[in-house]
Amino acid sequence: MVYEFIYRHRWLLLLATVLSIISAVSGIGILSLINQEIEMLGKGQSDIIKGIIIFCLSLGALFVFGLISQYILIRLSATVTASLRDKMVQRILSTNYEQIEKLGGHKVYATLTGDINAISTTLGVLPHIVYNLATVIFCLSYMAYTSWQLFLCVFLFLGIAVVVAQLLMNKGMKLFEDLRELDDGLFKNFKALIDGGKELNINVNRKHFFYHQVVHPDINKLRQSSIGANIIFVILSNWASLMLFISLGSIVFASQLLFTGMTTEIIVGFVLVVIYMIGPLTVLIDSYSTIAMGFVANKKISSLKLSETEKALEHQDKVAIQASHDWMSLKVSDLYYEYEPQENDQYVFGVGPIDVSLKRGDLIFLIGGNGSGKSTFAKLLCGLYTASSGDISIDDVSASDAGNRDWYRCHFSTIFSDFYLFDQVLNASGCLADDRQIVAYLEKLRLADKVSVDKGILSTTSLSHGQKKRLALLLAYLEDTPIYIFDEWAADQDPYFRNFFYTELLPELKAKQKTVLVISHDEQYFDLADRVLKFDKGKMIEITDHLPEKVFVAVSEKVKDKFLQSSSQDEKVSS
Ligand SMILES: Nc1ncnc2c1ncn2[C@@H]1O[C@H](COP(=O)(O)OP(=O)(O)OP(=O)(O)O)[C@@H](O)[C@H]1O
Repeated sequence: MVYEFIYRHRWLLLLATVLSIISAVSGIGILSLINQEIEMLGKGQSDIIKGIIIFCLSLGALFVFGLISQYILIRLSATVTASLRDKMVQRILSTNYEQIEKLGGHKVYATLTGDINAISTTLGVLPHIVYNLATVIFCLSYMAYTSWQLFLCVFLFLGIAVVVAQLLMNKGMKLFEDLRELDDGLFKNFKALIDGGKELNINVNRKHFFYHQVVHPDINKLRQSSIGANIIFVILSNWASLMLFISLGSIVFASQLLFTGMTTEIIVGFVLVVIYMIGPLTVLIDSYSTIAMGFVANKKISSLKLSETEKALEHQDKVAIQASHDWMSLKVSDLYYEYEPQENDQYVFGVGPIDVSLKRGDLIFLIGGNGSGKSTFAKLLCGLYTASSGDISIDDVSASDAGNRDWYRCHFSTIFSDFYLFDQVLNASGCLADDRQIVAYLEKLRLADKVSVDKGILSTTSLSHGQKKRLALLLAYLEDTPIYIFDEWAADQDPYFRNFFYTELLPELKAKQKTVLVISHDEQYFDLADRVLKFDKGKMIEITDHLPEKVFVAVSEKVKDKFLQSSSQDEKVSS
């Protein structure tokens, strides 16, 4: 990613570098002019007018070119940071949910905040590096031109300095990588600090344990690693200064011991150049830690295995993908999925192999004990997870084909138990929904006194969990997709809304020829389903015809009539 940005902004980077070199040369020019003027002053040969003109021009160049160069760099740094953030958001949006789930939110947060800043800081120091590197190369060339014997002498010490510095840098880089890993752990703790606020506040023992045994040791470990990593760069900086002074000494002593015929002018010139090089070399060495952090950040971003393309968003810019509303069959063939084994845990849970064919307009209940694989299957079915083997297709169009995936997924609206509630209500075309329609549903879901709407945006989502779920239902309803998946939606509803969900909403969706998959433990409603699929240890069996004796169904007669009516209409349609 870093190389791509350097390449994309190469001309601006080059321009900023050239301008800062001109500005720096103007500064050196001013110093040299003042030096000359002082010299001339003693001899009484000073051309004051010429001196003032050159002084003003150099001053102007120093100020204007320096300012323009800094302006370009500030703009570039802000642009690069913005485009890095933008690109990261697009990459995250284009990455499979499964991969983001595997990574964990804390790692993604750490990248969005820390790594992007590290990369943009690195890019910000690049022009200074180029400028100072050019100065060092210029100084070395000048030394080689003046006396190759003394140059070899200096070069020998500089060479040793560079080799040792490289070893230190490698060590420093490794320590920065370790530091970055610890950062991920710290972000995980920060997330727990906020997400687990209730549990930590209610239980003072947990609060103490969390602070003393979890967060504090991690912060300390980070502190120690940070000292270790930064000390390497301090050693590096001091080592470089030491070698420069050894070079200076070598010039003075080698010229007396080995090159006795050498003039004082050459020796003094060499010493001056080495002293002049101290500044640029210090900048180069000091910027190495910034570069190291940029590289570590870039490596970290690559290791997240985020999508490289922003394909999903390209579509959004054009026309909203339209689902097929008159599909006839959704076929699941030999589908198998296995979670990746976790660290320190050899147990691997798998779902399948599953073969099932679903029809449009079916109301299907997915049942089974906790951890039997219902939600995993639901995530596979709607395309959030990619199957390890097997296939899913709608009317023989395979969802496994990468080109069909977005199209396939847009057939589904889902409410999983860990749903997120957006405050923008979208319609089937992906635009903000009509306020009148939203208000009608708000009233139906008895939320109109809590939530209002303005141009498709809900006034609030700060509601009770059950109310939030009702609002999520409203959002799903207005998306008007052909297939709905509700994962234990009714689990935390009051009896009225639980009944409303099973006996009014589901039959209403069925009447609209929607296919609805309901993950449920509410046995009393199982006989409303067209099909009941039972999960046990990842295997699925159909038990529609083997349901236990009729259980009590709290369905009002009016609603039941309505439901039966819609069922008979469906039968007519299908016949
Ligand atoms: N993110 C995950 N990473 C690894 N394994 C997971 C993950 N989510 C679920 N599992 C494994 O899959 C099993 C089935 O989980 P799943 O959520 O599908 O169960 P479920 O039938 O929906 O249960 P419940 O009724 O409790 O919601 C779990 O027991 C666990 O072993």
